[in-house]
Amino acid sequence: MVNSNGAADKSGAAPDLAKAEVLIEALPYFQRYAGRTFVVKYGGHAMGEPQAARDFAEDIVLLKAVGINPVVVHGGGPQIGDMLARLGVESTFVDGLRVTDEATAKIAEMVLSGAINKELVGWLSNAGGKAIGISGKDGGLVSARKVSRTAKDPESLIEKVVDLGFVGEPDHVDTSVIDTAVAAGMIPVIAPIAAGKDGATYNINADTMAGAIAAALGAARLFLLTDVPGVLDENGDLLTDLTPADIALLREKGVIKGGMVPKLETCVTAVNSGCEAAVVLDGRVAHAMLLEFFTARGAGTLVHA
Ligand SMILES: Nc1ncnc2c1ncn2[C@@H]1O[C@H](COP(=O)(O)OP(=O)(O)O)[C@@H](O)[C@H]1O
Ligand SMILES: CC(=O)N[C@@H](CCC(=O)OP(=O)(O)O)C(=O)O
Repeated sequence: MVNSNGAADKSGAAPDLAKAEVLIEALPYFQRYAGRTFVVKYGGHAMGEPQAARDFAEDIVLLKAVGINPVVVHGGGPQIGDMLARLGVESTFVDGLRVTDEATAKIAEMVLSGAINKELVGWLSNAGGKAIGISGKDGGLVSARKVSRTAKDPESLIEKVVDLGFVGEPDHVDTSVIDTAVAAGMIPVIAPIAAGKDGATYNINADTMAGAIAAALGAARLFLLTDVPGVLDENGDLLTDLTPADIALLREKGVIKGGMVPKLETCVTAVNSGCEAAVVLDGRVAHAMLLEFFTARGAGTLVHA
């Protein structure tokens, strides 16, 4: 039998009502969020398998097809690490941030703005989307300021300022380049690199970049796709629901470490600046984002004010 959409069903099976029910379950969400912006951060750890990248691209293109405006911000920490290792350069991290000298900043830009950004644009095009790859430098999207951190000296236990080099954070976001791309039906794909007022290239943690862009766009949702099921407690169990106060407590107890630190800082900033909710999700799970958003069951860790 041939459908009116031109698809041929050769299975002879009875009509599958469950498929229609899934679409109807999603209808109120399509209606409520049409025209709103979702910022989706795709982490370097979630990118591993080509099938995961294909599923991710399909999810993004589906959001666009139902009238939601997805804006993708990507990471690539492990991929930068691989390139640095091939070039014999060592990396150290402070609170999940890569200490970045001038050479490392150049390599980070090459990997993020070059290789990964264009690969993602390719996956989105293959899924039928019209994607445009940019970094914070393009169209004056983000201007960066240098990040400074303090850490306890292990011997004296005195808090000292640590120089992270060319690690930046967004100082100012001008969304006009995103607005122009979205108005032209495109999906912006953003690499976390930006120039400072001093003209230098800054390496920005991708979660931080995504949070700043979500706040500037007044996004309805921020999704952070990573390689764990969500935020885990001290026993490794999933925490499904967190407020900024819960997060402060978990950080004090040392339950949140490494890459999860900037991720949750970002979630808190996003919900405190008007984003309805931020979600930390397992990007390795097929169609994780669609399952989280369009079904009543949810997945990952929801952060809300
Ligand atoms: N409480 C926690 N729950 C889950 N993951 C945690 C927690 N604390 C630290 N992590 C670490 O955070 C990592 C995710 O951050 P990161 O490695 O930067 O991923 P991405 O590349 O996706 O941004 C996890 O793989 C895990 O090792
Ligand atoms: C300053 C800083 O740490 N920048 C990150 C940028 C990439 C990133 O954040 O990638 P993930 O999201 O995959 O971790 C880095 O150099 O690894």
